[in-house]
Amino acid sequence: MRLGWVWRAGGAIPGNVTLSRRLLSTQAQPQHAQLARTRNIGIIAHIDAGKTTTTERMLYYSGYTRRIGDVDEGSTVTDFLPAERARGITIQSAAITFHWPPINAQQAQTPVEDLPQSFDTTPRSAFSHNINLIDTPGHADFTFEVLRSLRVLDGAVCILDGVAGVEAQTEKVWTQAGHHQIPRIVFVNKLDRMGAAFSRTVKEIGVRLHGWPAVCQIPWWKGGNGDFIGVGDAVHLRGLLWQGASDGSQVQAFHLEDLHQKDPSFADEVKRARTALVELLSEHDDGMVELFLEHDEDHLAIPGSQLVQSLRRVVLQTPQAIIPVFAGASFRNIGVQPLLDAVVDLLPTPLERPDPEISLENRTSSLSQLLSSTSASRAPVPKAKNARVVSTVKSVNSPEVKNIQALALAFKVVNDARRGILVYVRVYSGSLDRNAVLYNTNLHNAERAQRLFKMYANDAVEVESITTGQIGVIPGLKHARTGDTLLVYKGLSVKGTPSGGLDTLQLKPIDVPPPVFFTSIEPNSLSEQKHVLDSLNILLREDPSLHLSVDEESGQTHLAGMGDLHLEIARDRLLNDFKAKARIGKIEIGYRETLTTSTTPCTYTLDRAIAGKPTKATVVASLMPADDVPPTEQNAEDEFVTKYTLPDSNTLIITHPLLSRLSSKPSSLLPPSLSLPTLLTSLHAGVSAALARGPLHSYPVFNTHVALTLDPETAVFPESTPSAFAMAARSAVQKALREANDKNRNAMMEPVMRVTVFVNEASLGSVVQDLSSSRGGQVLSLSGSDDVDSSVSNGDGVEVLRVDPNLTYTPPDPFASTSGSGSGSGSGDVGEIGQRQIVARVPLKEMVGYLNQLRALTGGRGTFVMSVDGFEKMGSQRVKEVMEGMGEFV
Ligand SMILES: Nc1nc2c(ncn2[C@@H]2O[C@H](COP(=O)(O)OP(=O)(O)OP(=O)(O)O)[C@@H](O)[C@H]2O)c(=O)[nH]1
Repeated sequence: MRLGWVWRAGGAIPGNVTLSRRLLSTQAQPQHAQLARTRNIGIIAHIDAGKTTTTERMLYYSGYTRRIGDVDEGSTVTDFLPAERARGITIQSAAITFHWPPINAQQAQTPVEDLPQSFDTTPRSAFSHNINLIDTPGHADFTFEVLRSLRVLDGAVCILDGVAGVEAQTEKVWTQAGHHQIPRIVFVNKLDRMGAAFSRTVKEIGVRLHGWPAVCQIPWWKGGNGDFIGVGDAVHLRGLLWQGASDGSQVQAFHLEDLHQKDPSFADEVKRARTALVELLSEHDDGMVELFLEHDEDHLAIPGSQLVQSLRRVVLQTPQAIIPVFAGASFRNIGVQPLLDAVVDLLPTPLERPDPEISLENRTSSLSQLLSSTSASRAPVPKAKNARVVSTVKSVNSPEVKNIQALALAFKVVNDARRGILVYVRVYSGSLDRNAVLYNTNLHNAERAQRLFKMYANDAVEVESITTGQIGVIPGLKHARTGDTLLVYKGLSVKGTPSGGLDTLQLKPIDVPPPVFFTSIEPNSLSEQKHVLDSLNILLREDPSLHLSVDEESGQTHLAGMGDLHLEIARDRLLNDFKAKARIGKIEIGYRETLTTSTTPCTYTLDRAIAGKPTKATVVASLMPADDVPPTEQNAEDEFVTKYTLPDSNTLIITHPLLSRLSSKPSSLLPPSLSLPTLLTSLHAGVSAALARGPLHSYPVFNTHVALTLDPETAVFPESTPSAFAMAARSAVQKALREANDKNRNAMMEPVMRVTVFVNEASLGSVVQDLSSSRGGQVLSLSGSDDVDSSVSNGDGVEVLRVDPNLTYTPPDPFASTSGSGSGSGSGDVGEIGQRQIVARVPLKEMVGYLNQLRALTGGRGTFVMSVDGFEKMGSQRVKEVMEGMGEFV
């Protein structure tokens, strides 16, 4: 029996915007029901695997766009920046919302109802779900953008190029998603391409992504040759054929009997895939063992819906040992609808995710622990595993925690050409309502959310509230940046501050890696300066991995970032999108300077008129290499000492005798215009400015400890102002840096990368030789095919699951030189799959242009990823070489 058409697509929601508005009046809907029907998912992959192409189809089939956008024509919804469209790559992750399965007009009018208790016969994908999808960039320079997005995701689809297989960046992002315990499924894309190798790719998934591939679909190649026409569904035992409509909207399903008549060998392969799937699930899910026994050990007799349940259970296990694999070719419109079903059926709801991590007054805890501390005064707090956590929870008084009305993370800021600045948020607790005052616990200021949106493809739909677990957009905020935590606190005014330490409450803070490339920016004229700086500040709000430093004395502005492409894009956006008129210098490597010796205390008194008013302030600064700080100073902590961790591994400690941090009363030792918090902020700003330019070659100062002393009796005057203290602190630190350099020349440091290279056996020797001899690298480890059974750690030394590709089921590939089928038959070239992996530390300068050299050494097959491992002191010969070669790289 032929099943007929199984998915309908396009035009499911005529006039969708109005209806969505109705659907999104969330307050009326039961929150649990809404969360159970929500998926916050990301699409992750190596560059060019087809993330944007797949997202376009998802939007089209769900009815939110009326034509399929094309990456190559630059007409996609998610790659909306001109720079993205021009280059055909994703730079910023975009977040969009749609429904799957599509909702119709009638459903849109009905409030969301609770889902059934059991999905034994009807899968979740039979009910419409709200999907918030984040399309992330694949290029390594934008890894930080991916990292940021991972924080707000509940699940992910990893897209692989079926010809290239598992690529280096995929592996990196996969591992990072694993660190965040994000359940993942894989879509093997581009199976229409010549040379597509599903079988090899599946084996690579096992070996390189460290999980057992659960092959849920196998590619259907017409007559077994390379003409890709559909997929075999091992879960529901059917063949799915895309034909009849060029937009892929019509999918025909064939039951096994029918499939036997149409393509007997393919039908047999689907049965083998089903057998392998049941066997694999039985090893990891007791429920599947029971089902298998219940169905007389007949692999084919177990209902598909029960397999879906079992797959869901294993996908949600931590760590995730089973990786469901789906097949398709998005560009040919094949495979996307069942992938969407898998998103709904297998990936978790926000209710099924671990409790979010928070930090409060520099200590970590979990959100639910914090919120439950409301009742702490009445009931004893459950014994936490971590003593620090207990003290955190205790330090927050119950009335303050009760005042938390909503907690959200701004995970993205976008400068939209039509709508201005849009801040994307995920709400972690409570309900963020229109007109709420949002206290920013990173910036310590508050602003009002005058409107709230949900983004449906190109449409922004206004909503009244964004509730727990949901993703939405706040337009018009003036300050919030990517990564900031926003708190709605009962009764707080725009000028107020939440009490009880809640002004320091932050959701899952993440470390911004140090920038390793920089460029200088010079406005064409003085009148352009403001626009250039304003535009740069928007870029910085969007992307905290960009760093800006402005030297007030020389007027030089430096923009630093993670990679040359990262800065190139920032430069393009500044000049083209923001129409800033500025000269931009070459992109150069960001070296650092560091102290080699401690200084004696340097006193600086600023005593001059600023803007016609006399000002005066004194600051005493002492500097030392951060590694030399005695433990007594590291541990010093009381109300008269304030410590800061600064970028570039620098630290700052301010001793302010007689001025207590804990006192809320104004001190009689300070002029009325000065309070201790403003004073501390000014000193912090002054020190940061001084450390941004070292005395040796004007590179930022690294790994340096600054100790300031501020005795109110000798350093504060009636004419003291915040800016006087900022300037005095900057000058005192600059003076100390110069003195240290005069006494014992400061050292230069260079960024050193941790490089992971994947090559085949034949090229191993030449690549190792090149890394260690020509590039001055240090090879840390070699691993690969020959130690599949012995190695249990990935390139980062983290324990991972070992998967033997010979024990993985794969169907035959049409292009494979050797083919086989059945569980354990091991088709594909295992030697190639178990590629060799080299991990090395190499100076960044030597990695510039490495891809071309690697390609030349490996016949185009080698790939690599790298990340900053740290900064290393350079010998005088190395400094000479580098300085001489300066300017070679643009
Ligand atoms: N033949 C074929 N080409 C595809 C398929 N999917 C995507 N492509 C092409 O592959 C190229 C990259 O596709 P994108 O969708 O931009 O890939 P991406 O993963 O979003 O890339 P980045 O955002 O730059 O990381 C484009 O030229 C697409 O047309 C497919 O299924 N088959």
